[in-house]
Amino acid sequence: MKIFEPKAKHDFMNGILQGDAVEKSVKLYKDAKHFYKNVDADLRDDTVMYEVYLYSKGDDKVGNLNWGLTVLKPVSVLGECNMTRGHFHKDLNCAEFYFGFAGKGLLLLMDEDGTCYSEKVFPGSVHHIDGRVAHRLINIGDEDMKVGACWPVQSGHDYERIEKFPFKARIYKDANDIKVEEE
Ligand SMILES: O=P(O)(O)OC[C@H]1O[C@](O)(CO)[C@@H](O)[C@@H]1O
Repeated sequence: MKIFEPKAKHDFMNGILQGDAVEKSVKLYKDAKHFYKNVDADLRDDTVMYEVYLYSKGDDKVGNLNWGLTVLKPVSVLGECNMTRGHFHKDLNCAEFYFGFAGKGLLLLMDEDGTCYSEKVFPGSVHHIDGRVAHRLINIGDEDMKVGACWPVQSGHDYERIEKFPFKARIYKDANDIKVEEE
């Protein structure tokens, strides 16, 4: 019997997801401006907002899984906390798990009737996301927020739906406090 090295390695508490099978993507401010209520003219377009590391089976065979890591930088946009774009799944039967590894933040959730709620994310937190619920990560801390995820390859990302039907809550931060703004 041959014994192989794993195709990906995830240093849960301190590191990132690495290996030949891992794809990395980077979201820069220039591609994230429209997530925020206001545009910050002083924030450089090439500011890294978040990185996503993906270990995928690479084909869309039903039942296969993705493993991912999102690293959200501790940036704010005129006081609004940094966040992922957020999305519904295209296949509403596909749920997802998130796992907090580092930093602190919120998992913003929105169900199909537009009701928003959130769960605190911190090292060790575990979050089940129903397939019909839109989800977005928000960094409310002062360090990188690292969150792992596991979801079916056939989930898809429905960005069009979230753009037509956006999250109704925004999170702001000042020196002492987190503020929730709801529509
Ligand atoms: O695609 P978005 O909404 O920017 O968010 C990236 C997120 O999507 C996922 O790839 C899958 O839900 C997560 O790993 C990551 O947090």
